[in-house]
Amino acid sequence: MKAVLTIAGSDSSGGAGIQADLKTIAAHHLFGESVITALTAQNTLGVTDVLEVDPVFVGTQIDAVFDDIRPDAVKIGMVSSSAIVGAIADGLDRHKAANVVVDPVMVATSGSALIADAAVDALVRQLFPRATVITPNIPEAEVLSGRAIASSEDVEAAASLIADRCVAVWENASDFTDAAPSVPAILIKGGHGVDEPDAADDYLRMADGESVWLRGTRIANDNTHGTGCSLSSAIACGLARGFSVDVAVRDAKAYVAGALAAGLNLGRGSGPLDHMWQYGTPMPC
Ligand SMILES: Nc1ncnc2c1ncn2[C@@H]1O[C@H](COP(=O)(O)OP(=O)(O)O)[C@@H](O)[C@H]1O
Ligand SMILES: Cc1ncc(COP(=O)(O)O)c(N)n1
Repeated sequence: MKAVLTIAGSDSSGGAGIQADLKTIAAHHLFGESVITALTAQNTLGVTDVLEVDPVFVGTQIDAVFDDIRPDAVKIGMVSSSAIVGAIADGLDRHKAANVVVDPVMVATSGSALIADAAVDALVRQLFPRATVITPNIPEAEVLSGRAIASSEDVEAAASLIADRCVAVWENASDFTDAAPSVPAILIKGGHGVDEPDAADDYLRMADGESVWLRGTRIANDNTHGTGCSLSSAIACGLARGFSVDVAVRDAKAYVAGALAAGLNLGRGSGPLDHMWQYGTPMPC
């Protein structure tokens, strides 16, 4: 069985973060492993508190995982500080990790900030060059590109600007001693609607600059807590199975659409997905 590692924050309510990732990986019948970067006291209404894990201990967890059940793909989610970004980058290099998906988590669906401003720059400098795919949503793509997004043309321009920023990082970098890092594939998630309210279209810019719109129909379900976490984990599952980026992303999008369409409705805020939707209806009460 292939193994997939998630490096992310814990969501006590079970809908996002580490918990969503492990459920997604299990739903793909792959073996899930976890390195926890932070604990959040969180539910569908918001995040009440965050307790960061010591960066050194993040590195120790990475070593424990890679030294035994080596993951075939890695998904990186909530990374709240520059020091933890650095610990993860070092860990990935130490173990020559491949198939890395970075979800640049900045704000929870509920609106709570999950990353320090200074850590965004560290994410771009240290994790993007080590990634196969990055998966910003629209607000995250606006921060990363420095450009407001109000249309599909803006999405396409933002993807190019993010790619340019990655190239600039590489040209100025002194900390890459191994193989030259490349620009990752960039998936900008349009789940919150760009210029077509009934669509859930995502834009994929491949590492070679080729791009494609992945069309989706907007599912009428406001319970979207953890959609981004589940999508990036599902992409990592596809990469672990040896799929191309294009196929892994398309499969992952279909998985999340099914989990939304299942219509789970838990909690008083934006609730979680039904990760096990492919396995039939929930057990009767
Ligand atoms: N209502 C929806 N209907 C169909 N797909 C959706 C819907 N909301 C989000 N998605 C899809 O879920 C994935 C995650 O997107 P998004 O919710 O924007 O991420 P995030 O949780 O990071 O904000 C994307 O593939 C997006 O197209
Ligand atoms: C620990 C943790 N990680 C990530 C998210 C973002 O999830 P989403 O944007 O899908 O609500 C979250 N709410 N909590």
